[in-house]
Amino acid sequence: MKILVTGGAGFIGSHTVVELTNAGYEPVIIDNFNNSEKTVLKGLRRILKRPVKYYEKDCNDVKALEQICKKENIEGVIHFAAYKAVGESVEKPLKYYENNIGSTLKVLEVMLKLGIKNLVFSSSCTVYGQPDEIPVTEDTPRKPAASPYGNTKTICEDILRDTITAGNPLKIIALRYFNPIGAHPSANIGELPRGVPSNLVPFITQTAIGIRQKLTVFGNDYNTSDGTNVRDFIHVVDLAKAHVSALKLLATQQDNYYNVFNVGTGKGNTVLEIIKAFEKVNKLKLNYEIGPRRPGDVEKIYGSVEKSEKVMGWKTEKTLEDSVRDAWRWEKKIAKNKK
Ligand SMILES: O=c1ccn([C@@H]2O[C@H](COP(=O)(O)OP(=O)(O)O[C@H]3O[C@H](CO)[C@@H](O)[C@H](O)[C@H]3O)[C@@H](O)[C@H]2O)c(=O)[nH]1
Repeated sequence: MKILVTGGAGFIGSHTVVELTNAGYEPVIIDNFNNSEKTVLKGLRRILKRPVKYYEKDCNDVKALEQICKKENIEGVIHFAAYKAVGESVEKPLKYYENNIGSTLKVLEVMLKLGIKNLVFSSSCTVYGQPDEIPVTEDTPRKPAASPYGNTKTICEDILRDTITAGNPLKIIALRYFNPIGAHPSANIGELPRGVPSNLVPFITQTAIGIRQKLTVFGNDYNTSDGTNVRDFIHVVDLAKAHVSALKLLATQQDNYYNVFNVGTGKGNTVLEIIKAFEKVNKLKLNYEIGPRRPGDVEKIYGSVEKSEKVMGWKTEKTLEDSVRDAWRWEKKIAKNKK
């Protein structure tokens, strides 16, 4: 079964391409390389031992999307591609809306036109905002997110649900990702942030390798065990595998199906716990200091994965130790490749 993977050269997309191939699917990447690198294709080739099929196109280009789907006989789509501000001091809401909602509408349009039935959509735990109770389940009310990015995820979920409610012959799963970290254990692919990373783990690994002088922990006066934020950090390979489980579940469903699943570990860890695990597993000391809170940070969130386990038959296999070890291996590999 041929699967179009929009944003397949990105961090989560590339790991999903590997897991799809391992599970016997044929992924076809469409990526505009706005926030990804061509070197990812080399890494994928090393892991898969053959070239991966890709198109350098924007999935907001509806003509290209349609042509590729027709030419490749695409039977399912995993829609990762989304705009995220990189190195911009001011977020541009219209850019988010145009790109993220626009591309989702175009994917749906092409699927309906060509009779492609299966869609897995990348949503995010950001749709929960700061929940009143944790762990969050899929029924936890979504809160208006504090960012245009978060809002586009909420709106896209609604668009997908409405498309199904209207009776269209599609089968759709939205996956709400928690915080993906780590890298492929082969260290051939991983996260490639542009500029100064805003995510915790790439900032940790770049500090450990000497690209950044020190890590600032954004606040230690939160109402948590050690005062730092709590997140649900999931190994990117486990997260990638959830897409295979989602496609398998879709295959057992009748047309006109919509469901939403949390993709996390079911556990929360504080920022300091991540730092300590990183130091312990990789036997090094990290230069860090406590700084002020980062505006907009949610105090604590982690997800219940009961529904994902029961309905999708998906379960995490990796540990936090695996994640921080693989993240560090990858950072060392990037450094080696630069030399
Ligand atoms: O230099 C840093 C970077 C991060 N953090 C903390 O580390 C935690 C995780 O931060 P980060 O890696 O930036 O993830 P989140 O802010 O949780 O955002 C992630 O999770 C969101 C869903 O809630 C997604 O929408 C985003 O795309 C994704 O980056 C937070 O408590 C941060 O305050 C630091 O202390 N120092």
